[in-house]
Amino acid sequence: MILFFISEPNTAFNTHFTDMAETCGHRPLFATQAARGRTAYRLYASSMLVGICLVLIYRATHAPEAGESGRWAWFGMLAAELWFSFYWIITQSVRWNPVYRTTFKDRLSQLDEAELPCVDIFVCTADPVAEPPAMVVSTVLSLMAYDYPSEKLSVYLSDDSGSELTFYAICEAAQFAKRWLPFCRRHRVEPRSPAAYFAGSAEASDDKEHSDMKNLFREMESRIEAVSILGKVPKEQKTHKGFSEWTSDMTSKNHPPVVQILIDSREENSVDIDGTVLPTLVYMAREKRPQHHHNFKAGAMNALLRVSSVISNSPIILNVDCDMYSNNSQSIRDALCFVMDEEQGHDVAFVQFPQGYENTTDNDLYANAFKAINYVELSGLDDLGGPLYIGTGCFHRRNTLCGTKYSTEYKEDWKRITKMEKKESVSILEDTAKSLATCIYEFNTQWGKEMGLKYGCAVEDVITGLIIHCRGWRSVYFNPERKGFLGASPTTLLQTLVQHKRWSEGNLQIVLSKYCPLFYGHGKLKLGHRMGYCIYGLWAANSIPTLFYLTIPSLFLLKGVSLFPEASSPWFAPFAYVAVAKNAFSLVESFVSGDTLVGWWNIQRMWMLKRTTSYLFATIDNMLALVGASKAAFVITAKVAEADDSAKRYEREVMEFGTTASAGVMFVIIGTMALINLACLVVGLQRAVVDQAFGGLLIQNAVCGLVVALNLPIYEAMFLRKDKGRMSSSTVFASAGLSVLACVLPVL
Ligand SMILES: O=c1ccn([C@@H]2O[C@H](COP(=O)(O)OP(=O)(O)O[C@H]3O[C@H](CO)[C@@H](O)[C@H](O)[C@H]3O)[C@@H](O)[C@H]2O)c(=O)[nH]1
Ligand SMILES: [Mn+2]
Repeated sequence: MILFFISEPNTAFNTHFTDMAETCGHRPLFATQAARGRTAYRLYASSMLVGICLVLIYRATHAPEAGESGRWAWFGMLAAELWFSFYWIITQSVRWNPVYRTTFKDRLSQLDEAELPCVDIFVCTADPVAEPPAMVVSTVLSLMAYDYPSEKLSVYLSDDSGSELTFYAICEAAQFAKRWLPFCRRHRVEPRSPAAYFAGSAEASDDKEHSDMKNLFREMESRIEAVSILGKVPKEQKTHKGFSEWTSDMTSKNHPPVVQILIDSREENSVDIDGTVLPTLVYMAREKRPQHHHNFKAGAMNALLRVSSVISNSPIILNVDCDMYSNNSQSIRDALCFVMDEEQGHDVAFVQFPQGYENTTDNDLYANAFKAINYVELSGLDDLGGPLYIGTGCFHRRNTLCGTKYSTEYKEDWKRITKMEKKESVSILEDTAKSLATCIYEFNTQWGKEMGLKYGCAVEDVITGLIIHCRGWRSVYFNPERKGFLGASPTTLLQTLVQHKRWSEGNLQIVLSKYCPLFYGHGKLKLGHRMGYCIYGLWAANSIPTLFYLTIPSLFLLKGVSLFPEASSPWFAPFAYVAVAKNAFSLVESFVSGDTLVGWWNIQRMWMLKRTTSYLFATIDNMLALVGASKAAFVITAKVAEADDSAKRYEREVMEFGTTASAGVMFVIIGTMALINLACLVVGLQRAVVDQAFGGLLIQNAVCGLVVALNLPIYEAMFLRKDKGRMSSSTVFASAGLSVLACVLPVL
């Protein structure tokens, strides 16, 4: 069964499409191809639907009588199965018709280069410890080095920590760019992040220019790291006038706005060593005051929108997180192919690239690579109205980000800003820009409401994208062979669980708000598109049914009470079919998306762990927020490995449970679930052998056995491992106590 393979170029569909367009005198800048194997897929989905209906019919008609044991559990199972069925149906939307895009950049190049629009690039950083300045600098350099006319590029770094360490690093980057950009051009370097490039090209270093460049980079890196370790910039290194903005009473949470234009491409001396113009480079730290809420990344992005409007005001904005460098110097041209296409580009608000990671292990230990989501789900959304805005690697039209509604008359004048005009002097520009980055600027304005990124949601990106879609725009998903952006994914279990808590919490918050895609999108978005949004919106809601399904049937094994049909019953078939077919399909989907078998198994384990911890807490926090008892927070994902040997364990794909106090409750839940199922499996199997009755509890034993199999690394971490990443003994004790309680209680 081959599903979702991209159809070969020049399929009937594509040829037809291209011919038609070309005879009308229009040469499209991109093509769209539908996935193959859709008929097979739809047959599978229909058979699943029949199976699911039979399962539900069985549940509804075979409940134990009042007074019989297991009656309440039976209804609980019915509720859980109803939920899973509903959720499964929702997930079909994005699998119905995935589409894949290709761009014709050569056609774009045939346009007069002078007519290409200016592009602003926004990079966000928030904490020089969690996000080391040396990493930020490589990201910034990779973006400055795009294969695009430099005089049309402006890179803005928003530093929410207002740290002079980051400012120092960016000053270094401004100098280094003078050598790095010509080097990239001459040698067609890929990727253009110096850190990534030199990490991957050690063998080529007999070339003198290459090794000189590498040395220069390493020297710069060590200067930045030395300053970071020192925690302040030594006086003699404060050569840039901008350092005068930092006064002794400045803290990351309390400081005036800082805007420094480090390179102004309009100035004559803004050239690299080859005499080619350098891109504009701006550092911004918006004002922070303890009494004013700063709205996290959304607040930073909105300040960037305003600050950039007086400096470059480019019609296209690329947004990247500081931990995601550009891995493909052609991405700007790719993105422009979509928005500038004369016939199909007018309603494209944003072009989203997938989030790729350079640090995932071979078998994707913590399931952070999201290969199936990237390859199948986002491609499926693409056909329904467009992918979500996922915060990084996304090209926007400035106007749509600022709130413009789509109308058929809307036409972007790409030639409006193709060159940055020489306006005021740098210092006047900086002063104007500062006044736009103050705390009070947004008072009584529509910023954060109707303008810019939306405030008040932990996933400001997703809700902003949703609102843009509801204003009539569509988005495009582009997943080229050479990944557009690569970043760092979490490298410990706790980091992963915390990141997923934020994501699932934010997405559920949208569903529970007036922006619920199903209702808010009614009449504005296709039903499939609304369902697609709900896949992520309802991630968290899976927690309770999953917890129920993974504990109750197992606990009933202890009592020998069956909650499923016997193996000899005809009703056994739909249960077996649904379970096997669902997993077989997900395995195929994973393979096609590039996962390994072990990788797929790891994904299943992580789904279980996330659903019982991150998603559970996300659900609880949302409930608390509804009654006003909890407030959204943004816990930044750490990008540096901890000092001990946890990085080595990560590379060896050994799960990390290290003794972090904040992990307490999450890890206790994980431990408890694992132990309950282990105990139940032992009793369940013993009963099956002693009573010679395999059939009656077969499914229950199988479910329990699977949970135990998924949990093997957990038992290892609890009882066998000796390294620092094992589960702490207090967590093991707590889990043991709770699981004994859970096993004994039902007997009482
Ligand atoms: O107060 C803040 C907090 C965060 N950030 C930046 O936001 C970005 C994302 O933060 P990170 O901790 O790396 O979160 P991730 O979970 O990796 O980010 C994903 O999820 C976020 C929403 O939860 C989106 O904002 C991101 O773009 C998306 O990549 C980083 O560049 C931060 O520097 C700020 O600028 N200000
Ligand atoms: Mn990140």
